[in-house]
Amino acid sequence: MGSLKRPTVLILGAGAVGLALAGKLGSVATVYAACRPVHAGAIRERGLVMEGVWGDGTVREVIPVTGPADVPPAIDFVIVTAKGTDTRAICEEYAGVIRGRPTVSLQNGIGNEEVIAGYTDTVIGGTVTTNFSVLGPGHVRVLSESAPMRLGVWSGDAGEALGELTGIVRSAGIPVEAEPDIRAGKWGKALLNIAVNPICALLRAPVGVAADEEIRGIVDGLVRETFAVAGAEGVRLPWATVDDYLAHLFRVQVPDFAAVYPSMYHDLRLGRRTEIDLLNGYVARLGERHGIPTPQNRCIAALVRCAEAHPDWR
Ligand SMILES: NC(=O)c1ccc[n+]([C@@H]2O[C@H](COP(=O)([O-])OP(=O)(O)OC[C@H]3O[C@@H](n4cnc5c(N)ncnc54)[C@H](O)[C@@H]3O)[C@@H](O)[C@H]2O)c1
Ligand SMILES: CC(C)(CO)[C@@H](O)C(=O)[O-]
Repeated sequence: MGSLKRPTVLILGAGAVGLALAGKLGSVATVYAACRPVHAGAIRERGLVMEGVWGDGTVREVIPVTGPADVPPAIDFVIVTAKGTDTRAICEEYAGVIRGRPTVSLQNGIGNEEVIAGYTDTVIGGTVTTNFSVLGPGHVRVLSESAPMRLGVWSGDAGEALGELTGIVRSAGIPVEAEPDIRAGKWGKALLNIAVNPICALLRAPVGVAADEEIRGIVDGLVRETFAVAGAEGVRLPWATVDDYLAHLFRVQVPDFAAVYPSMYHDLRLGRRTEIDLLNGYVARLGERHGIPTPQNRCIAALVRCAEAHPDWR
């Protein structure tokens, strides 16, 4: 990619995160957003409507696509923002576009990069610690930016692509940092989702519920188990001790997100499969492999799976 050429980005699975990202990157890049027809129709008709901390207004630069046939050959970067439950399916659908291209996962949970690596050699892992929600067709809201986006080389010769992409994201006005150990970065972000997403989804409560006296003990247990499992996996989490992370969670993250609902809340409410098996369910499975007890993660994952299976009980 020449430095003077306007970069071209394809976002795969554009909902809350992907549409907001498309809207923001549209000022510095040509952006194609692979989304559902309901969003594509609204965006073609009147543009993408954005509100919140990434700006208010209507963005007309985003080009919606609803299948690989709509994607032009000149794509510089692919960014996957589908739910982890859809990663394989969307990679299959767009396999011809992904092949040979630097492809980024900006998803929560553990395991998405491994799936994407089956489709291209050059994978970049990413985290985004901000709240996004879909308010209607082609209409998104962004709240509570708690940390910069983090991007790091997952596999392949992605160093140059990482530098270019970080520059593009920064020039669009999104705080971003290069992450030297993106595996640790992904686990570090997953701690927040493991701690709050299932509880908020089950209780239909915003993130602030984690500070409740009764709930705090559960959150504490979920995080301690996850730290033990991450340690057994050889992951060097960004916090030296579990108490350091719990202090950050309760002093920074829970207050930052106190009023917002996490993505799993929306999934359960809308009757969609949740990412529980890339989060608490994943920790429980790994715990079993390492002989580490994970009763709290096992329990909460079972509750979420039960709520997924029984529409009347959620
Ligand atoms: N919402 C948040 O605040 C937030 C914040 C940080 C990270 N995340 C993570 O980012 C990822 C995306 O979350 P989200 O909240 O944007 O989810 P979302 O459900 O709002 O968006 C994903 C979109 O991808 C679409 N999609 C799936 N397969 C598709 C296909 N084959 N073709 C076209 N569209 C397809 C879905 O229909 C959906 O609209 C998840 O891993 C989530 O955990 C979310
Ligand atoms: C940061 C977060 C918990 C809040 O939206 C997000 O990761 C989510 O919704 O999953």
